This record gives sequence, structure tokens and C-alpha cells, in this order.
Amino acid sequence: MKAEEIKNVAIIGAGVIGAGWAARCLHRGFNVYVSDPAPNAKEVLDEVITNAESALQKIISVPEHKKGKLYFMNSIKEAVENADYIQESAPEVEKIKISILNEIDKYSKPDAIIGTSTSGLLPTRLQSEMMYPERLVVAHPFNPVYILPLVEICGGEKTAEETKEEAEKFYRLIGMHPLLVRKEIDGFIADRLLEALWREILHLINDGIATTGEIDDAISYGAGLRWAIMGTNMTYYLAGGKRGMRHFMEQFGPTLKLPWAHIEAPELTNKLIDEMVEGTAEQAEGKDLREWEALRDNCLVDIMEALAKNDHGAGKVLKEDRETQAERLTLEYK
Ligand SMILES: NC(=O)C1=CN([C@@H]2O[C@H](COP(=O)(O)OP(=O)(O)OC[C@H]3O[C@@H](n4cnc5c(N)ncnc54)[C@H](O)[C@@H]3O)[C@@H](O)[C@H]2O)C=CC1
Ligand SMILES: C[N+](C)(C)CC(=O)CC(=O)[O-]
Repeated sequence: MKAEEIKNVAIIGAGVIGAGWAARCLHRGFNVYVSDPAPNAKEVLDEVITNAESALQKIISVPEHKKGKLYFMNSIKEAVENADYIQESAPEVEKIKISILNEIDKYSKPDAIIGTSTSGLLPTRLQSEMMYPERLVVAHPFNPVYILPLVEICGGEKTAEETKEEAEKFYRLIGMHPLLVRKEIDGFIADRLLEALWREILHLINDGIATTGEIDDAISYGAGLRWAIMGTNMTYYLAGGKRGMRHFMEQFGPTLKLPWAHIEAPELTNKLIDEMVEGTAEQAEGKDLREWEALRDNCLVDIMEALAKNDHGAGKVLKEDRETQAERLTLEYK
């Protein structure tokens, strides 16, 4: 199925993630056919779609915007039989997913692409019993699906190249940023990172070091603000100053061996150091360090402005700071 021919999308499983997919697709004009056996599924779906509306209006506000139609169906068969694209978002249990994917496979058009929202199961295993396994691809989104653009694309051993290509095109059509996971691994890329952080969080809590609120502050008032602008690699490249990533690795690499972390760090071989240095140099696109710093700083302020408008987190700090300074400076110069 070519991405540009897709009109009807089926969403199988309409919990947190499935409902988010439905909202994203409807707002971009695709008809959406949903199936979920939970007794309150339709109610939850309507609630999520209604709640998503104001954010979606801000993201895309086209005059006389034509939305897609929503159909709640009684079975997987009814939902998928006319679908051009199918997004499975059922519970994260391999056995359940395999059985649901087999049912989708049985009743859908053989050329309809099937994306699974799994956050860590291997596509080779998920497609193992399908009649047309070449059309299954992992398409792992992030909550809230109707706002966050990242979707990780990962094929299994039997996934066709064309499936990945057309899936990528489709997700771009619905305003997403597909990231191709080239090697099939449990947890893909993003959840490997998120879960490493989560593991440390659980250790900190378990060892009585900090509360959940303190840990969240440690994220959202610091590194969390930076992460929206650049990832950890570019952040550390800048933190190495003019001497860059090699200096950063030399200075801070050995701390990984201190007994801080509960996750064992890999050996800091020359190959690993070179890969870090070369990778970040390529990301820097030949631009000067100061140019990157200026970009980072502009974006950080804009994000804090956005948080301030919503009277939240680091934005509150920005507002308070402004008020304090306004008062202080007024008094000082009176
Ligand atoms: N919650 C999250 O933060 C994220 C979850 N995911 C993935 O998305 C998938 C769904 O997760 P959630 O939405 O969080 O779970 P959820 O528990 O909110 O929703 C799962 C839905 O699947 C439905 N379901 C169960 N059996 C079904 C069947 N036979 N046919 C159709 N629907 C069926 C359930 O009634 C439920 O509404 C999982 O694979 C998960 O790993 C991916 C990214 C983020
Ligand atoms: C907890 N989780 C593994 C389901 C999270 C994700 O998969 C992505 C996200 O939205 O953080």
C-alpha cells in the first residue's frame, strides 16, 4: 500500500495510545475505524479525542478544516476489512499481541500495512505466525501520541523494505518524525534510554535518597529543559567547550566507573571514544560551538516562556525571577 493512497485507518486497542493515534489521524482528515472490547472503550475514546482537540487546534489550525470520520466497530474484523493502514495498540503482552495480529492479518486487505505500537517487543516474534508478515512494522509512539512527533520504526526479519518506506511516509503525513531503528533490539532506542533513567530513579527511591518529586525536579528544572532542544550527545559536546567531546570523555568518562550508577557502564575503549567524537562532530554540521550555544540558549528561553504562559514548572521560576528582579531593580534605582 502506497502511503499517498491511505484514506482509512484502523486502530486496534483504544486505550491511552490507541485513542491518541485516533485523535492524531482524525485531525489530519483520515477516517478512523476503532475496535476495543472494553465496555467503556467508546467513552474513553471520545473523552481523549475531545481533550486532544485544543492542542491539535494549536498545532494545525487550517480554516474550514475537514476532519476524518470516526467509526467504532464491534470486532477486529469489521474494523480492519476496509482499512489501508492498521495501528495495533493492544496490551503489551507478546501472546495477546501475536493473537490479535494474526486476526488482523486474517481479515484485512493483504496489502494494508500494519504498525504495532509495542514499546519493546521484537517484530520478528510478533510476525512469526502471520500469513503476510512482510507488512508488519513496529511503529512505537510516545505519549501523548497526538502531540509528540517521535515514532520509532523497526522491521522484523520478514518485514519488507517497502513496508518500512511507506510506513515512514505515512507517519510523516500525519505530522510525525519517524526514526528508523536499524537493528532489531528489545526496547528499541528510546525505551532503552528511558528505562535506564527509570531504573536509576527506582534505585534512588529504593535507597531512600530522594522523593519522587525531588527526582522529577532534578529532571524538569535541568536536563529536561535541554532535552527538548538537543539530546545528551550534543549537550555534552557543548559541555566539552572548545576541546569538545574528546575532552568531555577524558574528564567525565571515568566517573562512569565510580560507584554512582547501578547500571554497569561499557569499557571506555578508544573505538568507543572515537565513535562519540566523530558522531557529535558530524551532528555539529561544521557550525561553531558558539553558534550551537546561541541556538540552545534561544530555544531554552522560548521553552521557559511557554512554561511560564502555563504557570508551570521552570516557567514559574522564570516569572518569579522577573517579578523579583523588577521589584528589586525598581527599589534600587528609586
Ligand atoms: N502507555 C504508554 O506510555 C505507551 C504505550 N505504548 C504501547 O502501546 C500499546 C498499548 O498501550 P496502552 O495504550 O498504554 O495500554 P492500555 O491498557 O491503555 O490500552 C490497551 C487497550 O487494548 C484493549 N484491548 C485488549 N484486548 C483487545 C483486543 N482483543 N482487541 C482490541 N483491543 C483490545 C484494551 O481494552 C485497552 O483499551 C502497548 O503495546 C504499549 O507498549 C507505546 C508507547 C507509550
Ligand atoms: C513506559 N513505556 C515503555 C510504555 C513508555 C514508552 O514506550 C514511551 C513513552 O511514551 O514514554
